[in-house]
Formats: sequence, C-alpha cells, structure tokens
Amino acid sequence: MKVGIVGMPNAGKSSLFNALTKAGAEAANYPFTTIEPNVAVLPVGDDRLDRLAAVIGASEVVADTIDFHDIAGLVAGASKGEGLGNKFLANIRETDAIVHVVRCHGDDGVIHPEGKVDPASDIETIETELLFADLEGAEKRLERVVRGARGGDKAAIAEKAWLEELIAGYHEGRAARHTPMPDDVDRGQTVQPLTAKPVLFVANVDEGSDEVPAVVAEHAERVGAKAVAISSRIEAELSDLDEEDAAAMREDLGIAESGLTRVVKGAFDLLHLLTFFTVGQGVRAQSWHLEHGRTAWHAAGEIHTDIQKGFVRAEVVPWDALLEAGGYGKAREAGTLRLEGRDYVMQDGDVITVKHTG
Ligand SMILES: Nc1ncnc2c1ncn2[C@@H]1O[C@H](COP(=O)(O)OP(=O)(O)OP(=O)(O)O)[C@@H](O)[C@H]1O
Ligand SMILES: [Mg+2]
Repeated sequence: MKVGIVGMPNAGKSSLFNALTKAGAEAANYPFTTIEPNVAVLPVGDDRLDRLAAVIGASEVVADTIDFHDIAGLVAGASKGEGLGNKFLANIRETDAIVHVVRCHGDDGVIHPEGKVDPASDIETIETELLFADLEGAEKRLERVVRGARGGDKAAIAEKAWLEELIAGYHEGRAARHTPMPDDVDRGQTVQPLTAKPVLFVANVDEGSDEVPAVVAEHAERVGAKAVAISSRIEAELSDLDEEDAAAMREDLGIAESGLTRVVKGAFDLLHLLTFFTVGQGVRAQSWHLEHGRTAWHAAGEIHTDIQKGFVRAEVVPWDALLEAGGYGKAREAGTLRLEGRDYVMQDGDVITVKHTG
C-alpha cells in the first residue's frame, strides 16, 4: 500500500514524513533496512496479531506495512509543468491514497508561498491542479477511444460515456471519485484519475492543538474525505526523543495520542481493506491486507506466488475463535476451524493456513 503526501510548498510535508520515517525505523518489526530516501515504511499495528502470536507461540510478529511517499510541494500550474509539476503528478499517480497536508499554523517564521495562511485557498489550489491533470488525461484518452466506439466496440462505447461524464464533472470541479468506473470499462487500459484516490486531510496546526480547524473539517466532509490534526514540527521533534521524554513532552503539550498513529490509522482506513493473519508455533505471526470480496486464493497470492500456484485448500478460523480455543487442534475440535476452497470469500480477522503442493 502506497500513500503519497501532497500539499503546498512549506505546508509541513517533509516534517511529517521525517517523523514517520523515524517511527518506522524504530518499530521493532521494521522489515526493510534500505529504502529510497523519500519513502517511509510504517507497520500497521494490530492488537489482534500480538494476541494471536502470544497464544500460538509465534517466533516473531511481523505487521503489514504502509509506505508513505514524500512528494515535493505542488504549486499552481503543476499540471502545466510548472515547477517540477509533471514529475510530482507522476509520483502521486503511483499511490493508492493521498495524505493532503494543509498549513493551518500561524508561525510567522515559516514563509507561505502565497504570502498568507489560508487553508481553504490552499486546498483549492491543490485540488485544482489534480483536477487539471485528470482533465488533460481524460481528454487525451477520449480522443483515442472515440474511434473504437464508432466501430461499435462495446468496451469502447462504455468507456467513452464514462470519460465524457468525467470530463463534464471536472469542468464543474467534481472529483473522479464521484463518478466511479463502470464494470464494463477495461481497467487496465483506461485513465487512473488522481481525484479518484481517497484523501486524508492532515491539518498542520499550531503546537499544543489537535483539533481540525472548521474550514478543513467542513471541506473534508463535503468532498467525502477524512481529516486529522497534528503539528508536523512537534511530531518531528518528538520523534527525535526517546519514548519516555516524548511521553513527558506530549503531556506538557496536552497531546493525548501520537499524531503519527492517527495519520497511519487514518490513511489505512481510507483504503477499506480487510486484515487477515497467518500464525504458527515457532514461526512468524503476520498480518496481511486484501480488498473486500477477495478469496482464499487471492490471500494465498499475498503470502507467496508459489503458495497460490500450488493452492490445494485452506484452513480458516476467525481470530477470536482461535484465541478462545487456544490452538489449532482445539479450534478444529470446536468446529470453528473450517476447510475452505479457493473461492472462499475472506473475512476480516480470518486466520488462514494454506495447504499447497510444491
Ligand atoms: N505546525 C508547525 N508549526 C510551525 N512550524 C512548522 C509546523 N510544521 C512545519 N513547520 C515548519 O515549516 C517549515 C516547512 O516545513 P516542511 O519542510 O516540512 O514543509 P514541506 O511541505 O515539506 O515543504 P516543501 O514543499 O518545500 O518540501 C519547516 O521549517 C518546519 O519546521
Ligand atoms: Mg518537503
């Protein structure tokens, strides 16, 4: 899962990113040691996984991760290639969701590219750039599709209608997420609009506050997005301290929970994924994620392509049933552990053991 951090220049993106990087590097189960400098890998903590690992006697706990990409500031005109515009937009294109950092703090020492702090206007600037980029992409694609549609190609006809609807929406300032792609459009061939991606607004507020300012909260609600508030600078400073000092400083500042936790959880929730687990005695306990509606066969593919290729059947038990039974044998006796085929639709919290050949 990849999340891109976007926002105006100087909004506080890199401060947030640096705090995330340190948090990731310090987490006990950080699975990668080398990664590009603009990517922070964060484990998505899950209390269920820890409990399963303890009961089953796993050798270690490996939580699934989420990648945050620091993307340079997006200025007005980026979609026309201003600044490093196109490169930034290409970076955003590869992500599954967007964290949009909005400057809300009033520290005069930090220059604002437009000369004044105005969260609503900043949000509009960024959203407009994303819309322009999508508009250009959709118009280009439409030119190509029109010919196929004229020839009577079913997929092309459906795609043409969808693109026209998208374009009409863009002209009215409507993001692509409000015009979902119909099933009969070839997903692999057509545009992947930036404005279809789910968004988490991060209001970068003055230190000591963790309330989302009303303008940001209302905007987020209007566009169907979520919002959290943090002080990027404080989070970056806190991440430099050891745990004890950080906790004391949080208390002094009156910030309850780690702002980073809220950002990671908030970003993760955007993706609407289900979590499943693999756990065994003396081996790793791991968490994994899948889109809702995916099957045991897809789950096997997440674990390993070889396991998917050799899929025979799956043993599935809900995490709480396994916990209650205290082990696989007891869960089998209790009838909560079931045998399932490849088409079994995975449920959130399933613990799976894939039996496979090879
Ligand atoms: N909540 C805050 N209060 C006060 N100062 C802050 C806050 N958040 C960030 N800053 C300061 O704002 C400046 C810009 O922050 P940062 O480098 O994170 O922005 P950026 O969005 O990455 O900018 P760019 O687009 O240039 O990459 C830094 O000096 C940082 O310490
Ligand atoms: Mg930066």
